[in-house]
Amino acid sequence: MDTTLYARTTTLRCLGRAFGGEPRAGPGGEAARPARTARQATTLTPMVNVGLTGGIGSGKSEVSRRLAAYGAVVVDADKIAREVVEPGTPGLAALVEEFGTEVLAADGTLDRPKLGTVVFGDKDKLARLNAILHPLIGARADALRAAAGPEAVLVNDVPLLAENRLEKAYDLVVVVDASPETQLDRLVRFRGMAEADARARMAAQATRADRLAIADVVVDNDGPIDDLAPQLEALWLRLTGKPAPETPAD
Ligand SMILES: CC(C)(COP(=O)(O)OP(=O)(O)OC[C@H]1O[C@@H](n2cnc3c(N)ncnc32)[C@H](O)[C@@H]1O)[C@@H](O)C(=O)NCCC(=O)NCCS
Ligand SMILES: Nc1ncnc2c1ncn2[C@@H]1O[C@H](COP(=O)(O)OP(=O)(O)OP(=O)(O)O)[C@@H](O)[C@H]1O
Repeated sequence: MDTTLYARTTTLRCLGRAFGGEPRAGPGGEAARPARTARQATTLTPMVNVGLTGGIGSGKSEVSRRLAAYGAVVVDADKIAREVVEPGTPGLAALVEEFGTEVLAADGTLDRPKLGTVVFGDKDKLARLNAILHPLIGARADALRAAAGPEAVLVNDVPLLAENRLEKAYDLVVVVDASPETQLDRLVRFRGMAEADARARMAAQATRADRLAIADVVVDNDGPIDDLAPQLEALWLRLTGKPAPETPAD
């Protein structure tokens, strides 16, 4: 497989690597990818490495799920963030060392709501949490990306892509956009989050404008969920040159 992209990495951060000043590639043919040999060009469909982001509750998981149904390989930072703190992991041990045993539930697993209450609303603690987990998440994500194969449409679901300035690590940045009012409404109504908690998490993230500023493609998910399908079909066509397969999610 083409490992050139990985070989030229510099800083490892959450679910992505920052590429020192490299121009981004475009799956529509814009020439920023490292040149391929003639043999590669005729025998391989190049991997497309998409960074998918959006504010909390914007609909990233819904979009990733639909792209996975089309055939994308999804690398999900939130899922990895759970794996690296499973019982017995160095990640969980590091969290206990930093935040104490009070962030553990009675069964020895991480008490996620408790840790959320501790870190969202306290910048220093959040920075310490990020410093512990992001390198672990980044390493695991790299391994999954490397295993995806040279022809994959790789979709990296990275909530903190804008916050960590990771846009150069991807061929295409897709931002799932919803207004702060819509985010809040979804978090409170569908996730059962207390309004203050939801606001604290939103305040710990980049602004809507910050995210839109790095978007190559904006998926508007402020409206009804049925509006997603035509946008994702157009995105799939742009990524692969092929129509999206029909799926039950559409
Ligand atoms: C604090 C934790 C334990 C709370 O767990 P909880 O199950 O309540 O939330 P979950 O992990 O499902 O995250 C939900 C959403 O919260 C937001 N969020 C999570 N971590 C962060 C963070 N460090 N900064 C800002 N927003 C965050 C994201 O939008 C994410 O999609 C958890 O969020 C965590 O471990 N965060 C640190 C790891 C991280 O940065 N993950 C984001 C992907 S890199
Ligand atoms: N267009 C929509 N209309 C109504 N509900 C929606 C829409 N899009 C997503 N939802 C719902 O809103 C909630 C948040 O969506 P989702 O989990 O996909 O967001 P997310 O960006 O992945 O959130 P997080 O950052 O917490 O991981 C879910 O319950 C989802 O089913």
